[in-house]
Amino acid sequence: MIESDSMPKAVVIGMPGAGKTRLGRETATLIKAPFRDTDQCIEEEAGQSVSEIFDAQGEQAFRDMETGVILDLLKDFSGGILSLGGGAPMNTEVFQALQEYRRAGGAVVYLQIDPEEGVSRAVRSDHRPLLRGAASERWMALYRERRSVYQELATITLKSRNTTPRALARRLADALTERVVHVSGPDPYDVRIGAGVTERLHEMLGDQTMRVALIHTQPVQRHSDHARALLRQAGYQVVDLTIPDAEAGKTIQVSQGIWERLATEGFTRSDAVVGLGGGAATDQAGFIAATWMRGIRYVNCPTSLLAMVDASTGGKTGINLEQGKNLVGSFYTPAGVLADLRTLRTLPNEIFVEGLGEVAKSGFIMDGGILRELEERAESLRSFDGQESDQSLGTVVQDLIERTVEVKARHVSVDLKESGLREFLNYGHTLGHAIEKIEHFTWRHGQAVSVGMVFAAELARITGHLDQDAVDYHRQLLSSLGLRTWWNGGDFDQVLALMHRDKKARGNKLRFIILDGLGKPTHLDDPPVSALKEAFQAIRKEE
Ligand SMILES: NC(=O)c1ccc[n+]([C@@H]2O[C@H](COP(=O)([O-])OP(=O)(O)OC[C@H]3O[C@@H](n4cnc5c(N)ncnc54)[C@H](O)[C@@H]3O)[C@@H](O)[C@H]2O)c1
Ligand SMILES: O=C(O)C(=O)C[C@@H](O)[C@H](O)[C@H](O)COP(=O)(O)O
Repeated sequence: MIESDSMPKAVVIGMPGAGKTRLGRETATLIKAPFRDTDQCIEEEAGQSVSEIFDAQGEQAFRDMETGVILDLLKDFSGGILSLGGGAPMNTEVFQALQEYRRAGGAVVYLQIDPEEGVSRAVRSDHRPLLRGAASERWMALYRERRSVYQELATITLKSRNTTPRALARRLADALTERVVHVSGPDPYDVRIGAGVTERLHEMLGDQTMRVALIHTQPVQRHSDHARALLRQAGYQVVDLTIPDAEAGKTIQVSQGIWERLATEGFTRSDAVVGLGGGAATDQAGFIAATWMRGIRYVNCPTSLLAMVDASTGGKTGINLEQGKNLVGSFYTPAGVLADLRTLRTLPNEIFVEGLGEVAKSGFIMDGGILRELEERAESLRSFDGQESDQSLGTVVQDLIERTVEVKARHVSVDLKESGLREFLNYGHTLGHAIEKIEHFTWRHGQAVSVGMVFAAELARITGHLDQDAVDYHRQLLSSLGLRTWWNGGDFDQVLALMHRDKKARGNKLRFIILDGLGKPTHLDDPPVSALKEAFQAIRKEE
């Protein structure tokens, strides 16, 4: 039986001369995995070259050896990259084993070569026993016989045309390190997290779409240019919409401008929206998609850490009013989310750090593993500048994004419209949103939520739910990440009035999310004003 723990990470198949060995070896180097080529394994084992085995024992003997080697390696080559001989998948036993490998989650990579190129390489090569004699005719005959089998088995197809082996290996390495979080519920979708995942836009938008509104802000122009090029290549008509940056983009005036443009451009129900940027841009893009003709398809391409871990997923779309944050909007799920880690290369450090606020939130409410990872890597995370100088840090960031999205997915999958469980994702937000408003959005969302979580922890202590150690832990962890833990702005009455506009409030009663312990969120309904005042005092710092 093939088991995911011990099987290879990828198996490369394709015609002789396609470059499978080179692709496999270079990819393995990039992702630091072991590499095996089955022809070489057989040669080592037999002490003869493949041609010598063919000559001395015949093709069938070679195929038997090959099958044995492949079946063994599919069961026991943990995390490796395996390159197969071109004819191997034609063997029924190997074919079935590859199907089983796929079912266990394995990646079968079909390296596709243009027939003209394949033939010309075949003519030049003199070591392939099956191509002896009329090499070009033999190659074409094998190609016709095998290509549908390769296609049927492939989970990833790479075309070698117009590219270099190095670039192909990079693409494969990216595809193999991609993570996917599935969000279930009435309209299920995937969140794909990895370098280069923007290339999957076409896959997510589908072929029914003709026009795409690409909504983005100016600081992410470089990434929206890339997305626009990919969309055009895929044949979509792209309407490029640059909206004001950050919270200035989350207004009804901006929505109105976009609606009018969509009308002018003739957007129909089968057209789509792509939201690319930080959480403010994806919130506005989702809102447009939710409201245009009462709802069209949209895909989010988050480019800030906060948008990747939180804003782009879960379908809370909306805009702000002068009176408060996110007061108008709708629950409307995207068709998919593409969190392209390459976009983090341009993300300013302070915006990366604010995103850690929502990562920590997910740790506090559900996943202790996130908290441990944050503790261990706090120093390097707080100075993360998106560069790839420290590869292990890149993997930590990808892990943290995946885990945080998993926490989000667990909540929104069962409670899309926030009737109970989903409210836990709002930990720290009741005060956080009030701070953002009072500070005229000069405070970043994640920083405001960070103070909001300290406030909620103090409130939990005052009402007998948390001990002092847990409150101290909040302050210590958040400040080690470069997040704020105190706030001296506003006054209590102003804050209280704004907290009454929180969406968890019912009538005159406030509702908070607090912890009964780490990973144990609960609701606190209508706490006494004296407790709120005491918690408010606890987040003030003497200057
Ligand atoms: N819908 C939800 O569930 C949800 C969840 C959390 C937060 N939010 C909302 O998300 C917003 C906060 O998101 P945010 O922190 O991303 O803020 P933001 O959208 O204001 O982005 C922060 C800044 O970073 C820039 N930026 C983003 N990616 C960049 C990149 N790769 N390179 C260079 N610059 C980049 C943006 O243009 C902006 O200037 C708030 O409006 C918040 O209410 C929504
Ligand atoms: O997805 C949710 O639900 C959340 O509460 C996630 C929050 O981190 C996010 O900031 C959300 O936008 C807050 O929504 P709101 O309903 O409090 O405006």
